[in-house]
Amino acid sequence: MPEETPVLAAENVTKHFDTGTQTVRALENVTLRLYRGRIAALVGESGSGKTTLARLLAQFYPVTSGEIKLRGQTVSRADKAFYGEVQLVFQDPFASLNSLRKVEHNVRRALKLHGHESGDDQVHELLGKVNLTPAAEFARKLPHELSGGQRQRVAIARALAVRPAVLLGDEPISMLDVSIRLDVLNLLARLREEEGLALLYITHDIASARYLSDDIYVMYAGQMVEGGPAESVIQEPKHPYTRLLIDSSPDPERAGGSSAFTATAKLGEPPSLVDPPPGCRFHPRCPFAMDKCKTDFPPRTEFSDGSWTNCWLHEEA
Ligand SMILES: Nc1ncnc2c1ncn2[C@@H]1O[C@H](COP(=O)(O)OP(=O)(O)OP(=O)(O)O)[C@@H](O)[C@H]1O
Repeated sequence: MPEETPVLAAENVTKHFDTGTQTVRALENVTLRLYRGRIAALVGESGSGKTTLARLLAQFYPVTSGEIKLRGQTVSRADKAFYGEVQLVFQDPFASLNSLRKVEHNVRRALKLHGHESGDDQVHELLGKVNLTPAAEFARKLPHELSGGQRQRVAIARALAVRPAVLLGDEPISMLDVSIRLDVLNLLARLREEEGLALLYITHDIASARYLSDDIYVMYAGQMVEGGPAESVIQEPKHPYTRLLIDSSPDPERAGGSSAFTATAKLGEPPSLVDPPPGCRFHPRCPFAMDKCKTDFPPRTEFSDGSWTNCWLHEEA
């Protein structure tokens, strides 16, 4: 990952939710950095804390400890200027659109709110950027008159209207038809190039993370366990959980048959975050678990291919 200052970063962030009767330990000391013109994928099973991390990055709620930094400066609260830089794209495009108003109204409102020119030309240009053409025709439609993929494109156009530096995509294709998922991923890849956006792509599908991203972060039960350049992480996973994710993924390119998980490569149940396993939270499911895995979270080990892991198997001598 580059030396430059990240556009947006979570530095050593912990998030505990107090529900009144119990504490949910959703994230522990997690670091993730987003750079201009790069796509980082955040992968992990349901409940691993991906959405929580995205919401912290977007300042939806405060961190328990640690810091969110925008261009190196700690942010403690979201204001209009922050949302002028950081935009979220949700799984369900309806979540960010006013379904009673036409596409053009939805896009224009975002332009206006952030003080940008908001004429038909600007609206149509944005729709063109997300391949909704003829733009004038799409502009006059209501969200429910569009397909899921077209709706997600409108949500992306709306986010772009703000001219953000960062786009946080929380499972942006998982509700879409399989046949059009690739189109939306390709659109995100193009926006990274053309707009120099820093992009976070959240997914439980490691194959799509490989397809789209420059960097991959792997999270398990609220702990970041591995990260690095996408090809290093996929070709040579260092953490047993990453290996499990890869083995469980229906990726036709992958040659199977090599790991300790192959016979029973299935994901199983993630642990409770109210009373999580001590040490490395993956240890109850890890075929290589040692005594110290049950008591201490491992330090970070870095590799020459640019990747790193927190795993006692790789503890530096
Ligand atoms: N507001 C909240 N109050 C209490 N617990 C919460 C809250 N938000 C999230 N959690 C808990 O934090 C944990 C992580 O949830 P999160 O939604 O971040 O996971 P995820 O990896 O995004 O999963 P999914 O893929 O299912 O969205 C879960 O155990 C969840 O129940």
